[in-house]
Amino acid sequence: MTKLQIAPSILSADFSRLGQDLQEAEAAGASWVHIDVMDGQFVPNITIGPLIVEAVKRSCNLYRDVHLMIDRPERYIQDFVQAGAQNITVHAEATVHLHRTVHLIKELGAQAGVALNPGTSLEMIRPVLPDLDLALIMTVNPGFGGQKFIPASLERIRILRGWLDEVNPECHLEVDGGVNLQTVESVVRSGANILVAGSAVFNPSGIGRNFKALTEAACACV
Ligand SMILES: O=C(CO)[C@@H](O)[C@H](O)COP(=O)(O)O
Ligand SMILES: [Fe+2]
Repeated sequence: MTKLQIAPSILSADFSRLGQDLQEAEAAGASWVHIDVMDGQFVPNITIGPLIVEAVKRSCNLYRDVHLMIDRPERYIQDFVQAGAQNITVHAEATVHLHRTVHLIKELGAQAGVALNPGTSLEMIRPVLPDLDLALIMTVNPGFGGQKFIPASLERIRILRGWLDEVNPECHLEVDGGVNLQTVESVVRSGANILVAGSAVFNPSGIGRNFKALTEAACACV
């Protein structure tokens, strides 16, 4: 199995001290950071753009995993790669030419991911699985942090893990939304290896402490 990682999502971070928060996560052992880009079209919320990706790059050494929740993401991939995105994940629902978009990401030098909303058929991602570095199962409807994990996602993770084992075993299987100490075990047991966590990491209990507790809980069940 590919390496298990908690990827802190900066959506729940304090943007007035983003650099310090990320350094705290890194000191606690994090190696990924998840950056949520929303356009107010594909999802009902607007967040950040390439400038923040560039700021994250300057403030820490975390692997920059950029989740584009934007319509027609092909228009902005070059900007995000130039800003320092190392993985770019696009939504299958947001681009008509998914195969072309995946290959554009790779040609521009980043790793390529594809995400599926909870209501989207898994079949939509199947034709591009051999080309991917990461497949993302959304475990909430995208747009906001702090939502409740959708239990039906577990079966979807299991099925996708089975497909990946056949055609692309090195591909990461990421889950995003509602991952916390109560849900982490079930997503790992179902076959996910990159676990995005926003509100469960960036909260008053302390970033380092939260990160370590989630990592321990995740690793305890493999
Ligand atoms: O992409 C998204 C939300 O659309 C996520 O990456 C959130 O940031 C996850 O937040 P939590 O559910 O972990 O609080
Ligand atoms: Fe995300």
